[in-house]
Amino acid sequence: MALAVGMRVLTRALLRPWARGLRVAPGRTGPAAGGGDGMRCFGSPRVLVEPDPAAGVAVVKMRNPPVNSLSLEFLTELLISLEKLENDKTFHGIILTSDCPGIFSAGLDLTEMCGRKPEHYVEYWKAVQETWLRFYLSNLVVIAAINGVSPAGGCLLSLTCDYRVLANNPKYTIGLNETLLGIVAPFWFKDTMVNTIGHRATERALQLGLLFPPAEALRVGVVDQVVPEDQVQSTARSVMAQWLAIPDHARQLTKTLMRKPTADRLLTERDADIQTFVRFICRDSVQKSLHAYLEKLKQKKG
Ligand SMILES: CCCCCCCCCCCCC/C=C/C(=O)SCCNC(=O)CCNC(=O)[C@H](O)C(C)(C)COP(=O)(O)OP(=O)(O)OC[C@H]1O[C@@H](n2cnc3c(N)ncnc32)[C@H](O)[C@@H]1OP(=O)(O)O
Repeated sequence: MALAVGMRVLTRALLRPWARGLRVAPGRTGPAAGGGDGMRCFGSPRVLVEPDPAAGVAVVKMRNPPVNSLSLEFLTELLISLEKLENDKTFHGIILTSDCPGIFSAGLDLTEMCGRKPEHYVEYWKAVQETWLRFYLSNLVVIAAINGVSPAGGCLLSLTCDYRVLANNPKYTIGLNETLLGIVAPFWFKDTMVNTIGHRATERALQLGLLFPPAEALRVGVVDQVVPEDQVQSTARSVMAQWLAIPDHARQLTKTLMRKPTADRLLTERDADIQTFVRFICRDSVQKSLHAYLEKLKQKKG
């Protein structure tokens, strides 16, 4: 039932004019990540998929420069790639990583949440919910190879994965920093963090909007492993091999057992959550905070 609702939303998204116009990336012969039988890379303008059919693994590279902000179009492309891989029996695991140097993802696209009409906020929030649900409940093994900074929605995306490998670079901070922008992480962002690092650590991290540098991220448990930058992809591949060695049906059922209660809470409160988001984001004070934050980002350069 829940999945059927999800599929309907995704199908609606796929029917939108800009989604229909998505092209398959010009074929480069893969796999770029080693092994395999030369299946072609595919994807869309903002998502490059490098398949390694021999290993049953695909590397999904986010490439929405400059900062992989999670715009409506980008989220839709990510969902399309995920669905394509899930429907192809060749693949059992994906490695989610970034093609933008030094940035995993800057989180939700602030321009989608600023100065728009309420109808736009509804559409955007549905896509954010759908992305979280689909990645969080994916039957595939999903490993995040975090090769850059990963605030807020970027951190959330990595928290939907089964395992996180972070590059050891002090600039690559990770966390749910929403309060620093004058906004609030929704309950399902919070629940995902609680499921990863526990209640007390989440309470502190969320109230203070903490962005953890690698050593601290590892200590608190936001990530599972910190490795030298040039070993992130190879480590993700060896971890993937360990996870794929487990009988798939048993692993999948266990994942569902662990995650379904958290996902169900959003599934049953989905419409209310959209209304809460729209009411909150339309507040003058919130719009002012977001505009000021975006301005600060732009002025940083000058
Ligand atoms: C009772 C109330 C209950 C409430 C219930 C809750 C209701 C729901 C509330 C709403 C919840 C929303 C949840 C939000 C989640 C988010 O993810 S918000 C986004 C948070 N992200 C950030 O804070 C990161 C911001 N960006 C940066 O810190 C830096 O850009 C960077 C990622 C560290 C990269 O730095 P650098 O390489 O130096 O690049 P920049 O020059 O800073 O940026 C380049 C251009 O990109 C633009 N940009 C950056 N981030 C974003 C973004 N997230 N969205 C859109 N655009 C972004 C930046 O402005 C630059 O633009 P130009 O100047 O035009 O080039």
